Amino acid sequence: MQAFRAMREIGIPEEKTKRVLKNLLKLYDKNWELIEQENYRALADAIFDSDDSEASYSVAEQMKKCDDAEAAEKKKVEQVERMKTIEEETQILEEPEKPLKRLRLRHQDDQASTSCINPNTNSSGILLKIPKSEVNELPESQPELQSPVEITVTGPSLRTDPQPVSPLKCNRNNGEQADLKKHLIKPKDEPLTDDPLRVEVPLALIMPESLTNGDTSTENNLVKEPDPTKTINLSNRVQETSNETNGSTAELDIASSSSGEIKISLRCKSDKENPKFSFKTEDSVLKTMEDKCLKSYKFLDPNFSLKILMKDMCECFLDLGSDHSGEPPVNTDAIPPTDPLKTGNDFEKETENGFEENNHFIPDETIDIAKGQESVVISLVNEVNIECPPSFHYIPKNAVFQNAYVNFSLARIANDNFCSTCFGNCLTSSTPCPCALQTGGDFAYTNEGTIKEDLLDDCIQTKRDPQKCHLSYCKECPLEKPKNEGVLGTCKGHLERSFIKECWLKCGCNRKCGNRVVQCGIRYKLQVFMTPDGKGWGLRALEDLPKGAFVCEFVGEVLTCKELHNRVSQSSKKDGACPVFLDAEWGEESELKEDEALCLDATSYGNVARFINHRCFDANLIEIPVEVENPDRHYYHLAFFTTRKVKALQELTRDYGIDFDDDEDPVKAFECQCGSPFCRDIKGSSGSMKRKCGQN
Ligand SMILES: C[S@@+](CC[C@H](N)C(=O)[O-])C[C@H]1O[C@@H](n2cnc3c(N)ncnc32)[C@H](O)[C@@H]1O
Repeated sequence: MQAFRAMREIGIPEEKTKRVLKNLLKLYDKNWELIEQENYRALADAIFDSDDSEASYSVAEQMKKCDDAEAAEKKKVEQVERMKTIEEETQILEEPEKPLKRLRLRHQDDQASTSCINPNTNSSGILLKIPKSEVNELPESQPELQSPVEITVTGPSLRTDPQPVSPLKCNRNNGEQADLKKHLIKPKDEPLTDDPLRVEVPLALIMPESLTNGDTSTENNLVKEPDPTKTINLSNRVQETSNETNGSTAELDIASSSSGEIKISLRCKSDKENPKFSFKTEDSVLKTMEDKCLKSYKFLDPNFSLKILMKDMCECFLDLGSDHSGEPPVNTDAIPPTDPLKTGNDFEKETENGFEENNHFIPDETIDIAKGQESVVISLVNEVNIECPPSFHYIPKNAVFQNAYVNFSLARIANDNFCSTCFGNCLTSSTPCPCALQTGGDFAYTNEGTIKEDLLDDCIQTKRDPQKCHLSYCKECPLEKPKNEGVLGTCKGHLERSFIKECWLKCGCNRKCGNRVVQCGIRYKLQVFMTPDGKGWGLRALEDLPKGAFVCEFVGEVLTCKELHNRVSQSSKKDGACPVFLDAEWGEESELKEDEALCLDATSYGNVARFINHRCFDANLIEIPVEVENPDRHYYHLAFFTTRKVKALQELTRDYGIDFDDDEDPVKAFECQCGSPFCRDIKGSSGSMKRKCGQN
């Protein structure tokens, strides 16, 4: 009865109170104490909210049913109207019927304006209900977090608006209402692209130190003028509450690039030592948080998705950033390269010392430079500068440019060159099949899919000490012919290499046969990254690799040597993706036709191998010729295997075989920065270092 009386006093009719009270009792498990607190504040809140939530829910329900543009448009209009109402509510200071509601909204604004994100807004911009008593539960999900964990959501890049995206400005005193409105209104759909290679500028990076210096100035309702040279740092309510309760912090960072791409990251760290802490997948964290939202905060929509909410945050950011009326844009060029978790220098240390097993690096998997064409995502990061990745078409398999003679006809595969009677996995059969003949009657691969150690060591030996091993010389070398305008130069010799032969179409075994490795494609998670030592982009794996692991093959356009020569001489660019020559058998041929002397050029069409940098002599990758479809050996696959165990995040390198003293070397030479103690480039900086040290 007291409840009804209290509500009557603030003008709420009994009927409404009754209906809401019933639900509230259920919600609070009949805990009257909670309901009675602050003169039935929770009840009053719930009654005011019920009006809103009914309206919101019907919008949400309606949206679920409508998949046509008309309904979507209607939703936007409704949301705009609704936001107007909210804005009005926040502006009216004295409104007798809804005193408690107003109080609450003001409180929410306090939090939202610090972060520029209304934490009570769902993916559709609908207000979400958070019972007061449960707000402080939020940090409970974090106390075990020990080392920084980052969950990032990257927003769409703005293709239609080349203007730099201005930072999210959070100013309590100016434009607060307008900001709130923007946060709650779902912006128009931006044109999306899945082409990360067209990203003009990589993400601007985040200044973590200013996040931790406690400079959010929330106490006095003041926000410091942002430093225009820094990316915006926003600490949200999570940070405030978590700091109070358990000494852990959660930080929300938003960064933008001048191409309009944005990155929002949430980082959690705890002061508490917890040796048992283990990292869980991003999916499981999101799922747990969604469950928590549904249970604890009583979100209305069972399909609520935290990820969508975070994406909406990105859209809010874009929406604000596209509005150039207010703040001057942040100068992203002036932002020194920093990563929230690691700096370029840290990576250098890691690559030198190996990567600690518990130290997990979480890449931005939203960028897949392979565009889904490989069975793993190939991410791309730049923690060093604002250089964009080169523009090229990702192709997972070689493609003939024009004149190269590449013939995959089944009729060309002789009977003794495939295993028609095998089935299942050839590696398990007691007698090696014809496909193992090439490697001395023993298969090249182990059951784990790595190359056998003896074979690998042989290949490494051949590559590293070519003089001792057999070099073969062509009568008419395809590399010398175009160089000397038809006049034959002397062949410098081609390495005679061991081939691996894989089972293929005519074989009786199945797709999962252990003698099919290269043809199954990349299986380790790879990442293209900006090297910190001036070599441009490089490649690394995000997991430890065993010795002999297949990393990737060199994929590009198949050109004849003549075509390559014409291409290079017409190109103004000094260096492309460094072509590779399919020359393993050239010295064996009495007469090599022009369309049979082939090479692979990955400058315009290629795969991830185009990012592998050179290291003299002791590179951790070696290329091995692999016969899959074509028995004639003019065309074959060039597959990269690890020469030793490689730790996650260590740069993957190969020896291009460049003769740095030969100005006419077909692979355009550069000043070598490989850092190898065996560097052959005595002019390069690693060479001069060696000279100073009296080496070589
Ligand atoms: C196949 S690409 C490798 C990817 C390249 N770093 C990029 O950013 O696209 C070859 C080019 O990388 C650079 N590079 C590769 N290895 C290098 C090294 N050891 N020292 C200096 N530059 C290197 C040279 O510019 C070379 O022409």
